[in-house]
Amino acid sequence: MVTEVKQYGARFKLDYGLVYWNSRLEREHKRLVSLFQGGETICDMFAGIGPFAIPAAQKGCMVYANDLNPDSIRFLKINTQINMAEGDVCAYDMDARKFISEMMTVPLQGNNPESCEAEKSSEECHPTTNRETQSKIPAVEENGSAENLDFLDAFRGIIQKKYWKGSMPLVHCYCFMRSNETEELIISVLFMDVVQVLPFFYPFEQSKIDENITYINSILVTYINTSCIFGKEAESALGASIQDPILHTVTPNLHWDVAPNKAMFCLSFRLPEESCINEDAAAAAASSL
Ligand SMILES: C[S@@+](CC[C@H](N)C(=O)[O-])C[C@H]1O[C@@H](n2cnc3c(N)ncnc32)[C@H](O)[C@@H]1O
Repeated sequence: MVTEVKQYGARFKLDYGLVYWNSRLEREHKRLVSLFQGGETICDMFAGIGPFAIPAAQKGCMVYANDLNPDSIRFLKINTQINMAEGDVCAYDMDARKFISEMMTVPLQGNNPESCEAEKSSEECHPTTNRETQSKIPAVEENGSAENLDFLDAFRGIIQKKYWKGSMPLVHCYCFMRSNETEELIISVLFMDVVQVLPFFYPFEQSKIDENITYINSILVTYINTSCIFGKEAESALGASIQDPILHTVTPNLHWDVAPNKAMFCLSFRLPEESCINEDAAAAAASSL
């Protein structure tokens, strides 16, 4: 079960018994990474052993890569080493919701500089060490996934628009479509989730809070979930629109063997500006209570 595979020049060690790996996704890994520009910051919520994270780092991106499975992170670290991408991949081993929430915590907020400095040193990214959150997170299921969770709601409440500059980040979200579902349905469901969760992003490395500030450019949501299809209920809840979504077909037919009877898609969209909470408006609303 322990082996080494190659994808577009990078080497990946893995144990098939412990981690997720699908060689048939090579073309998709390559396609998505080709969209990234050197110097961008990429946040990979479900990184596995690094098929997006490592090539992105090799391309000059700063990558924050997370996976709940400690074995995935162990191999991710091995793979960053053998591909000489160590300095550009920060590995985290926690639930994706917690990961994105911690990453987006407003630096310095509510802390005095001294306590913040202390927190910073203990929370700083160490590519060779995990954050000590393992005991606080739900156990990963045997197959390395946790069914029936919709991770787009992880963006709920992590907001403060005044800290964000530049374009909103792109989200690349993978999903399956069964033969009785339509592209429009997937888009409407996912958009509803995004609109409802009021996503907001800021630089999450406290050490980068200066004029050279780094903002997240892309977030990968590669947890694959079929249960996010709620049909008309979802469409009726849609309260805002997302501009220019792209639904890329990863597997062109329903018999392709990534998953039987399901086609796989990558939905890419930029988080809408209006999904951010304007802090001043929020403060005004709070003071009027
Ligand atoms: C379909 S695999 C994709 C891995 C990688 N992106 C790839 O393309 O090979 C999904 C990954 O999500 C991880 N995962 C499952 N539930 C998670 C959670 N709640 N938080 C973080 N990672 C999770 C699994 O361990 C697995 O590695």
